[in-house]
Amino acid sequence: MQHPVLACRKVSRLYGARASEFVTDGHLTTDNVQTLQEAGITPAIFNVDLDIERGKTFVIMGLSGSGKSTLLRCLAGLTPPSAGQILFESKNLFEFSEADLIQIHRHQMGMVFQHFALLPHLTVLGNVAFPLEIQGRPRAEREEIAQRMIRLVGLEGREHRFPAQLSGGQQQRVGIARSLAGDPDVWFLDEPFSALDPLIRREMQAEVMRLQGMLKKTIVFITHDFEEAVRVADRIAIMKDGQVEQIGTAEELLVSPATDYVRAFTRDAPRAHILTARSIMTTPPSAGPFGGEVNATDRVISFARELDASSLPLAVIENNEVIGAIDRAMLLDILIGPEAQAVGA
Ligand SMILES: Nc1ncnc2c1ncn2[C@@H]1O[C@H](COP(=O)(O)OP(=O)(O)OP(=O)(O)O)[C@@H](O)[C@H]1O
Repeated sequence: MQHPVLACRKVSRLYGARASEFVTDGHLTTDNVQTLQEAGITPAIFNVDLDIERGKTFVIMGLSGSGKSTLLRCLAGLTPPSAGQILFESKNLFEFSEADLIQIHRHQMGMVFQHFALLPHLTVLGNVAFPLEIQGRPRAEREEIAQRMIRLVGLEGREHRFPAQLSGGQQQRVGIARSLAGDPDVWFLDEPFSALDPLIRREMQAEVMRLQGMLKKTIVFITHDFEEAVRVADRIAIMKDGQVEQIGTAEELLVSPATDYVRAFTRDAPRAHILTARSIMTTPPSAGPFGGEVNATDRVISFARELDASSLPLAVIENNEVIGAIDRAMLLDILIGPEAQAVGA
């Protein structure tokens, strides 16, 4: 298997005057959160282990204060962990020299934050070309690349406007173009769209997915919105109080939540868009008759109408074989949720 682009190995970041008392040789001396808290320490992240695969979108979710930003800042090499290791391309990110780390930031990592942080005195073109200027690229080259990025995010014609002359969504597009100008391998997005209204937000999510489809970046994306996570993620890590509760695809989190906290997070999820035929079918398969066929990997939304209209169950097919069946009653379960049915909602 290919090695992950980024990985955390028992990573913790402690805040508090006495934090150093609990770290020896890069390891925490206690596994007990309460002990730390009693010493006035906030474990912003605590014993986090995860792998971020190349070319995939990894989403970090959790309530406010759960440690998402701290984890992202550690992964991006901006905040050193108190204990544990961050591996970037299998090397300890915090053992690179300062000069190497600067090069990694300039050439291999790109970032977009919630607050657009555009330079107000520079035009759109100037803002997008800015990281290339820092990289020391000649003017003609950086303007050519910047123009290309501006086209990529649909802002052509607005190159000479200043940030104050753009809407929030347009400003965020500039931020995206700027973060992509240096052609980073890893793209960090920290709640990039939470300041935008819902329609623009959806548009920007689609934009990120479109760019991801074209550019195949490794993306680390923070959000506290499960629907947003579902739209963009390959895998999702759910954080609580600095710890990772579970990592999985949206479907895995929905079908087998590891804790009540994860279950609560996924309660309002768009189930029909997430669940596949495989995860809701009954096995062993009945012999039929069937009202039709669906593939094991088809999402419920794609066959919901057909199932609703059919008096017979649908056969679930994999490798030309019937591996299960789905009937109409299951659809109700999925669409309104088993809990809602139980309380007669
Ligand atoms: N520089 C700091 N000094 C002290 N405590 C900090 C510092 N940075 C973060 N913390 C604490 O660490 C915890 C995690 O914070 P973090 O910002 O990572 O959470 P978050 O999940 O990103 O929250 P939000 O969604 O509100 O941005 C919080 O309790 C926070 O108060």
